[in-house]
Amino acid sequence: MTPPGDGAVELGSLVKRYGTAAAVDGLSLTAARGAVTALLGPNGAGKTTTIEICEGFRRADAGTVRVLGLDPVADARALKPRVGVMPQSGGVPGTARAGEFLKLVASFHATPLDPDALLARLGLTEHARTPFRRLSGGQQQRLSLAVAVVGRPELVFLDEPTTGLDPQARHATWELVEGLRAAGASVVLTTHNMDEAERLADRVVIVDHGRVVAEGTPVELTGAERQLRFRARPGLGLEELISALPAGSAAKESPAGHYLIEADVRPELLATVTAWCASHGVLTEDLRIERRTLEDVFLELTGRELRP
Ligand SMILES: Nc1ncnc2c1ncn2[C@@H]1O[C@H](COP(=O)(O)OP(=O)(O)OP(=O)(O)O)[C@@H](O)[C@H]1O
Repeated sequence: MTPPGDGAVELGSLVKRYGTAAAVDGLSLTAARGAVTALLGPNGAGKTTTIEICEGFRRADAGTVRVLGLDPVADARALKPRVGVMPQSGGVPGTARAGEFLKLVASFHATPLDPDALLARLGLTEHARTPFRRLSGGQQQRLSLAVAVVGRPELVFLDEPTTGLDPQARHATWELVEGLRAAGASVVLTTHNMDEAERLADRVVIVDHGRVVAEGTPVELTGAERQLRFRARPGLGLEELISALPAGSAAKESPAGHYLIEADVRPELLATVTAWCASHGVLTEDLRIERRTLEDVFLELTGRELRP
């Protein structure tokens, strides 16, 4: 737990209304220093609004906001050199050439990263002389990321940094974020990619309807329970299999030929299932023990209905 007053970002009962609708509706969270915090939530949940309040681009209607212990609006000048921002779209003037703009931003900082090395790391060397508006969507995003981190910020806000990126650029982005954390920076990011959150985040905060609905480490959220899955010929007699398993176990076939056993998965359980299959002449394929994924938890908490 981060002691009160010591988080990279501390939000208390934050409210932001657009007209009568509350985009952020009493949201409280702490993003620890030196950690990666991922904000997850369905479309329209209030993630970007929250991040933009932290960045000082929007003012909250109520609640408290502390960023590196300061007020993002009143202390904007003091925060600017310490905080890196990658907005959801752009943030770079359309006519600015990629390399020149990155060097310009680097020149505003006391100990920047080497802009050429950063361009190379993000696969942008060939595009150094290209104006921002002529870059592809993914290239623009990579440049925005470079701009956010070139000043070696203490805290970086990344709003959907990998949406629309190809797998190579996604991995390069993940490595960059891991490098930031290794260097002691704090990172707050939003994402719709649950694998990304599981891989990168020390702490995940799930937001819905402008409020926090769950938070914890990825392992805390997905829980310790495991389940057993296998494929085999359709129509196995599950009643009989269940009767061979410890009380409280459940088994289902869905779709045909795909079996899921929800039970306390211990070595003896695995032995019982495989022995039962062997005694019935059943060859199991793809037998695996798995934990609930973050996506399972996310859908349980926020539902399966599409958001308007
Ligand atoms: N400038 C604005 N004026 C009016 N309503 C807005 C404005 N910006 C956002 N909203 C509304 O506030 C709510 C929260 O939007 P926000 O962009 O913060 O969500 P989000 O969680 O970032 O969503 P997404 O995952 O789609 O990016 C939405 O209902 C949105 O329509």
